[in-house]
Order: sequence, then structure tokens, then C-alpha cells
Amino acid sequence: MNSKEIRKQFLAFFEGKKHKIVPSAPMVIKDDPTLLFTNAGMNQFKEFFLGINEPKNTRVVDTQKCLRVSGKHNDLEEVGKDTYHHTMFEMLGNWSFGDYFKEEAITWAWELLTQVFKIEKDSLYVSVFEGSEDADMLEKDNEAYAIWNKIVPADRIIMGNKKDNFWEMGDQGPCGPCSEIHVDLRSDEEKSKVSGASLVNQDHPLVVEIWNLVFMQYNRKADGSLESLPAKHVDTGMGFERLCMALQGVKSNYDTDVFTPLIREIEIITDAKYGKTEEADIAIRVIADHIRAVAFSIADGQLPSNTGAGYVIRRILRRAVRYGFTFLETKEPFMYRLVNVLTQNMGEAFPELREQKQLIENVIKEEEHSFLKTLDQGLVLLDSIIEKTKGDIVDGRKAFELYDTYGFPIDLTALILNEKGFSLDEAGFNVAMQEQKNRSKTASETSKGDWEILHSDLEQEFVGYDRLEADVKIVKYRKVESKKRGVQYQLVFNLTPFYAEGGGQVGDKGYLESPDGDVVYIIDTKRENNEIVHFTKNLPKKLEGTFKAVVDSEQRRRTEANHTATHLLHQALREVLGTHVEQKGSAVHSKHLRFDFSHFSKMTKEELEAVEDFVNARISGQLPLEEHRNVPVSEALENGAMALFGEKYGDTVRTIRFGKSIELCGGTHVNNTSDLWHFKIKSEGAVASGIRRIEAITNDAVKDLYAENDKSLNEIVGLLGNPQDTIKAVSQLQEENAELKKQVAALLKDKAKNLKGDLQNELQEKNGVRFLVKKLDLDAAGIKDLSFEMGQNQTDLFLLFATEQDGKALLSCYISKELVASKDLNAGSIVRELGKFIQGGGGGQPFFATAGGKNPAGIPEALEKAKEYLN
Ligand SMILES: Nc1ncnc2c1ncn2[C@@H]1O[C@H](COP(=O)(O)OP(=O)(O)OP(=O)(O)O)[C@@H](O)[C@H]1O
Ligand SMILES: [Zn+2]
Repeated sequence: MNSKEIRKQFLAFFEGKKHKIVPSAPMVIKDDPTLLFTNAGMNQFKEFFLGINEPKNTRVVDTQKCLRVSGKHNDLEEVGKDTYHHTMFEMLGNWSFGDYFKEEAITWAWELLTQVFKIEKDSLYVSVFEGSEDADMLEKDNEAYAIWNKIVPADRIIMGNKKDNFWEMGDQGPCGPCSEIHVDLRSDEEKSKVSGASLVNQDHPLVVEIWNLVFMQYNRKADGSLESLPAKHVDTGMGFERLCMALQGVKSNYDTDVFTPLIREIEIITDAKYGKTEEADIAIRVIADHIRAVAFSIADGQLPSNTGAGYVIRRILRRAVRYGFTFLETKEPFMYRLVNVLTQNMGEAFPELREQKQLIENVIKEEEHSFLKTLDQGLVLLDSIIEKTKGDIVDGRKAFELYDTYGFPIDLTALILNEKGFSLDEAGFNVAMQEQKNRSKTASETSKGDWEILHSDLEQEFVGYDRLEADVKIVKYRKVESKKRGVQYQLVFNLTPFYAEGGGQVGDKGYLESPDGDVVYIIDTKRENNEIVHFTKNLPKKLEGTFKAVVDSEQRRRTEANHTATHLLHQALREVLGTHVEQKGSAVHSKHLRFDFSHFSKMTKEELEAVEDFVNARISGQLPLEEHRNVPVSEALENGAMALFGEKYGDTVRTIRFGKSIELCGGTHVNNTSDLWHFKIKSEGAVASGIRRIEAITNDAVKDLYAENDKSLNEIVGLLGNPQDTIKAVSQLQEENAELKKQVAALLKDKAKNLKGDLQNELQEKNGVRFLVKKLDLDAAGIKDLSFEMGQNQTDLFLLFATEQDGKALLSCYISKELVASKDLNAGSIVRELGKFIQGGGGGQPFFATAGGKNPAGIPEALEKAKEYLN
């Protein structure tokens, strides 16, 4: 049976048991701060397990795209080395939300595997939770045991501990025992020698878990104690690729037709042969696996980048490139050439791959290209580290720097060192890594209290499309605490006019007024598990009663104008540039809007003007908002509504329309385009390969801009009033200017002298180098003077200064000549490297060099990198 049929049969089997087939949620999660990627089928149903919302269907079946490369489930380092863990994989799942429980879940799973898929009964093992004697004091899952025992002989039922057989959503929330199903794919001969039962959960590549049936029956509270859930749920997850392995009679996921076409293509591109050497095989598996993870992420709208989810994707891609580089000798971009085969193979089940193919290829190619360059540079740096190493162990911190600052993979470092007869101080590397993790962890850690429930019977409703004020009751609240934000409270109302951050639009602010006039401010509104949560710094003194909830209408009005402009902008771009333009991201604030979209070249002045004209014509056309709520998705799409890739839509959606184009959107809008007043583009530039960004303003922001321009204009016109006077005035100004320039130069010199003393006190010292990394308020000449002054008669000084002048950034690096020689440092290459952060370049001599760039916003990052480097 080929993989496409296997997927279909799974869904059809449960459809036959009255399950509703639902689509996979996006693999990239857009608005959950605790999770970057979907890592299990249950993520998209969390709200039902938590009892926050009622599902439409109590029985559901699907295949879910999952990625396990960060957080609780991180299989990245295993992938490629073994034959059954992937970064991206499909999890087949059937679900009961308060409907059936253990009896049906177990018997159906068994029926599907043994009768439909015809897996031999005696190659299957099942596990049951054995109970625990720790604080939870959980009893053995007797119920599951009894059900299994009716269909499986006792010697195939294995008792499992809490680690393997008790599932928890997180530190808090629903949890319960689970039963796993394992399959033994060894030959009969092997089976007769060692029993399969003894190999379950022992990381044997041919005795693997394929299906996990989770029975949610408890809720874990913030204090760690358990309570019974009122409604019990079933959550199952079966690894699709592993199931294919079991059904196709092969011994590795990579030998199933999910992977063989990719592997063939890799063989063709790289001239390697799969199945010859272990090293090359691992590399080929890594590449075949990682191309899926990366392609699916990009299709979901997550591009490789320097932070967050984007950084995870970048690292996966780099891991694959580097395996190719080292073991298959690929020195040119090649991964992007696999997208075609992948799309042919999976485009039917996941159409987003087809639609986004061009973008996926372009982005991957560009990423590969720039990483290969980094690899080259890294190799040079590593050589110089090796040269300076005394003995044969290379400092782990140095290796960490290389990894952290240049993205040079640590396993590559270890490998190269090995080849050259050196070894890596791994402990030192791990310490440096841990230190960095701790730094970022404490910054982001939050602790959440239990929800205090005041009204469990009230339904929650959003009324903010129609009203900015409502009489509300507090349904529940809790305290949250983080280092970054301090103590905050989260409040949920039965009814709310507050829009929660989503679809790029910021959350509403406003206030809550109690019956006796006590006011607390709502500082933000967010969605959590599909519930609208209001953030406050304080709790109201009394929590009972009816409150007045009032949205800050000024902020809302401006935000709505900008949000509406995004729709018009989207239309305009498709009109002016073509229908390849797709929205890739958007951020709508009250002051401005940002819109990212796919397009492959810089927009010309004419194109930008055409876009502005298009939008402004629709503003003066006074188009009314046409809004429809609760439209079935299929109907909306039939009517030509534009949906966004990587967004999750419910069964029914809201469509909005200004003029011709219809879009699916849950945000808030103005009632008539004339409320935008005017639309003005402030900037257009690249954010990634194939992705451009426009920043624009509307409404009051445009008025402010014009008022400012007007003022300057008036001043000039005023001067022009009498031409004779004007000429005089101008030459006088010129003279004054020249004089001022001289004075400023002298002042700056003085200032530099004074500064020198202060800065000398700030020098830090490490390994015989005294150094300072700092942003200064001086011009280029001032910085140069200062550096040379400070450097006089010194032999161990390293100075890295930055400054911002007239919207441009400047970096300068001064190194005592003695250090240049003894430590093999080069100011020129240092500023070139750091210049990237300020989008510029430069150079000079080994002891003094400068770089100029057009991005002052990158200065802090450049300085940060310099500090890390020095440390
Ligand atoms: N990294 C992965 N690659 C492929 N399939 C996986 C992966 N992780 C889990 N699965 C599949 O998803 C099913 C349900 O996930 P679950 O979280 O229970 O697995 P797990 O206990 O992490 O699996 P394992 O112990 O084998 O890593 C597993 O039974 C397995 O078939
Ligand atoms: Zn909208």
C-alpha cells in the first residue's frame, strides 16, 4: 500500500466511526508565546481539553504536520542518525472530546492495525501505565489493562512507568495515563533469539512505538496536585512514516515511499549512493528529512531569520547544508533543487507546498548561498584558533563563539579538530552554552497562578466589532509574574469589546470601571487558548458585580484605519506587481503599519507611486465596509475570498470587502475608506530573499507629516518673499554655518579630551587585553582622534566605538599594534564582520579601521557581538 493510500485509509476508518475529518493546523504557531511549532496533534485542540470552548464535533480525525526541534520535544540531534525520528513528521490522530473513552479508543486502534492494515497480531506489543508511588500516588491503569487483556495475550502487555506511560500537557493542565502500541519488525530468526517484549522502549530501530493513545482524565493544578476532569478525553497520535514502514515491509522510515523519491534525487544531485557508507547515509537522511521541515515551514509563512521560530528553521537548514558540505562534498546550493520532488510527492495532501513552491525554492537557495559563505569564513577563523592553541585541546569557549557569533556548527568544529589531531574541550563549550541559555531563560520565565473562577456558567462573547463599551462580569482571573514585566493580572470577561492581538493587529487598551467608580487600566489584550485575556497591573478592589469595560477609542480608531489600509495595500500590490504577491506578515499599530509580501525585486519609484495612487483612489472613492460574519469557509472561498497561507481558519469565517476584493479577516476596520484620510508609503525594502516590506501611515499620522512639511515650506516661502533679503539671508547663514562648524570641531576636540579620562576608567580587562566597547556621541573624526589619543603609549588596548550621525551608523575599531601582532587581530576584518549589522561595510588597517552603514538600529547588536567576541 503506498503512503497516500495509507493516509486515506486511516482517515476513512475513523470517518466510518462517525469522526469528522479536519485539516492539519499550520505547523508554525503564530500567536502562542509558549510554543513555536506544532509538536503534536493535540496542540490545535487545547481549548477543548481545557474546557474553554465547546467543539462542534466531539469526534475528530486528522493528520497533523508536526515539528520536534525545540522545547519539550527536541529530536533534532537524533535525526539522520537513526531511521525512525524526524524533525517534521505527520501525526495521525483520532480524538474524543468528552465523547468515547478507553474502550472504543483501544478496540478501534486494534481493529485498524490488525484488520484493516493487517499487521500480524504477534508482532504488536502494548503498554499500560503501572501506577506511581510518588506524591501523585496514581493507581495502575486497571481499566485499560482489562480492555487490552480481552484482545491481547498478557505476555504482550507491558507495564510502563510514569515517564513512558503518563502524559502531561505541561506543568499545568490536562493529563492522564496512556497506552502505547509498539511494532516488532525484526526477522523471525531474530525474534526467536530475543523476545520483542524485552526490546520495547529500548531504542531498538526495529522495535518501535507507532501509536500512543492518551486518556486525559486529570487536571494538574498550579500547586502540582491533581483533580479529576469532569469530561474525559481521548488524544491519540500515530507516526505516519513509522506506520508506512510497518506496512511496506521495510526496515527504515527512509525506505518508504515517503522518502525514497527524495533520496533518489539527492543521489542524482550529489553523485552519492545511499547504502554505501554510514557517514554518507546519515548525511543523505539528514538532508531528506530537513528539506521537509524547512519547506513546510516556509509554506506556512515562517522564513529563516535571526530570531525565534525563524532561527530554528535557519539552524535546521544549515545542519543539512553542513552535512552535505562535509560528507557529500556539496559546495554549491543544492537543497532548493529537492523542492520539486517533494512537491510532486506531497503536494496533493498539502497543497500549500504547490502554491508556495517558487518562494520556497528561492528562499532556500539564498539561505544556502549565504551559509556556504559563512562556512568558508568560519573555516579560516577556526584555522587561526587552532594555530593559537597550545597543546592539543581547543578552548570550548572559543568554539562556542564561533558557533554563536558566526553560526559555525559545533559538530563541524569537532570534526575538523579531530581530523587535525586536536580535540574539543566539550565541557567548556557546554558551560558557555548553558550560561547563554540561562541568560535568555531567566529573561523570559513566567510563573502563572491557577485561574480563580468567579462564574463558571457564563459564556464568553466578543462584541468589539460593534461596540467599544460593554457592561461585563469578570468570569475568572489569575496572577502572572515574570522578570520582564513584573506582576500582572489576566482577566477574562463574559462579554468584551476588547480586540485581542491577532492577524497582525495590536490588542486593545482601555479601562475597567467598577460599580463604585474604582478604575483599573487594561494595558493589553491577547488570545490564549482561544480565550480573550485582558492584562492589568492591578486587580479591581472588588471582583463581583457589573463593570463598565471601555476601549481606548482613539487608539482603536487609528489602528482600524491602518488595518483597513493593509487590505487596500494588498490589493494594490497584486494589481501593480502581479498576483504572485502574497501577504507574508503584517503588523498594524495605531501609528503605522507594516506589510511583508512576496516579490523578487526592489520596487521602482513608479510602482510605489502607482500603489499609493491605487489606495488613495479607493480612499477618495469612499468605499463602505461590507462585512459578513459566520460564513462557511467553503462558501467564502468559492466567492473568491483570499485566504492566507499558514493561518488557521475555523469552520465559519468572517469576510470583509472594500470594493472588489474579498478577504478573510477577524480584525477590526473602519466603516468607510474615507476615514483613512490619506495613505502614504514611508519605506520599501527587503526583509529576506524574495520578501519585501512596506511601512506606511494613514490618517492622523499623515496629517502630522504634512503639517511638518508645511511648516518647513512656509519658512522657505517666507524667506523668498523678498529675493534681495533672501540672498543676503542665505549668505549670512552660510557664513554662520562655516563659523559654527569650526567651533563645533574645536568643541568636539575638547569633548574628546574630557571623554578620554572617563573612558579610561571604563576599560575592562581579559587575558591581557584591556578593552572597551561603547556607543559615543561623537562624529567620525572625533572618534578617530579619541581612539589615537587613548592608544598613545599603550600596548594592550582594544577599542570598539560606534556612533550615529545624520541617520547613518559608524563603527570604528582600534587595536594596539603590539596586540595586532601577538594575538593576530585585524581591525579591518573585525569591522567588516560587524558592519553586517549596520548594513554596511568598510575597512582600513589591521590596527585601525572603520565601517559605515545605513542601519543605526543595528548598532546595539554589533556592540553585543563585539562584547561576546572579546569575552
Ligand atoms: N520525531 C519523530 N519522528 C517521527 N515520528 C515520531 C516522532 N516523535 C513521535 N513520533 C510518532 O508519533 C507518535 C506519538 O508521539 P509521542 O509523543 O507519543 O512519541 P514519543 O514518545 O516522543 O516517541 P519516541 O519515544 O519514539 O520518540 C509516536 O508513537 C511515533 O509514532
Ligand atoms: Zn482585516
